[in-house]
Amino acid sequence: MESLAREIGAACRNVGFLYLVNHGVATATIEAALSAMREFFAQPVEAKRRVAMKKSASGIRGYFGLGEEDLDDKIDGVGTPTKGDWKEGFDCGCDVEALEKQSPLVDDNQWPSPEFRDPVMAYQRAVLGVAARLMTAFAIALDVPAEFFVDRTKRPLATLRLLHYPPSVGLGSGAHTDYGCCTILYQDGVGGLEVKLGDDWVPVPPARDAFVVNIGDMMHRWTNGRFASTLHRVRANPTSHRYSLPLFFNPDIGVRVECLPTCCDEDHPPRYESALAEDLLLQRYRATFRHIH
Ligand SMILES: O=C(O)CCC(=O)C(=O)O
Ligand SMILES: [Fe+2]
Repeated sequence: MESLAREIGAACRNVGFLYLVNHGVATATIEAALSAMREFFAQPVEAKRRVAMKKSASGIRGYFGLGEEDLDDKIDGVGTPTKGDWKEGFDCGCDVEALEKQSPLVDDNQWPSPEFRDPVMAYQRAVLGVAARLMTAFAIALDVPAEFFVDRTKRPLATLRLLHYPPSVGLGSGAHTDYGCCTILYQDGVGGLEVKLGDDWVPVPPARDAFVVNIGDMMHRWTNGRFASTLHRVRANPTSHRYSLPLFFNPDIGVRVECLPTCCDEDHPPRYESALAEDLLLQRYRATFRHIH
């Protein structure tokens, strides 16, 4: 674990993106989630709107249509209306029965059917297991106690998002950084994800059975900038439908994100104020989805 953790830490510092292989999630679990989402997105939009995000109490669980999310808004959209991202999606959180509904970020999932729910939740559970191991690796890499992040992600504010990019020219997702702690992404074989390294947009080609892990702004903040939250975007494919499944992984409600003791010293004072994880997330949700207030 020690040497793997150091390797992961180096990728998080230098690139903010890495491929994770031999992660233990069965190909069958991934395939079952992919086939459930393909079937869901193939329906007419009226059917999908029965589980529209806007219908969930906090407006954060369920289906969103083409153009409803606008990831590039904060980069160059100051007051300028843009067309939104050319993708549709479905968001679901962890089972909330076990959680207190004490935050606008915790909400009931909306399921179109058990046939859709079961493979999607099985996939979510499997990837949450990967996230827990990743948290141990991050802690080792950052020289804090090995259980530091695991202790703070016991009932994580995690969202699994299922994405469908219909064939199109141009961008499916505008340039953005992710909000949270880290993202664990599975992308199908179509490709189109690109990462900004220096002045270049570098493709992140699909690798069979690999997850793409990337650092989000919250982890960048927690590590006083040591881990990189890197700008990325998705180029739509002109002829193929693309499907991807990012799991956005975040700490528990009430966790304070403040500079790790190992990431600051006299020469590197804390660059960011301490903040609650849920407050950081809510700010970002509001900036990218117009219906969330
Ligand atoms: O679809 C992808 O490959 C990436 C999507 C993404 O970056 C996001 O939803 O934050
Ligand atoms: Fe992203």
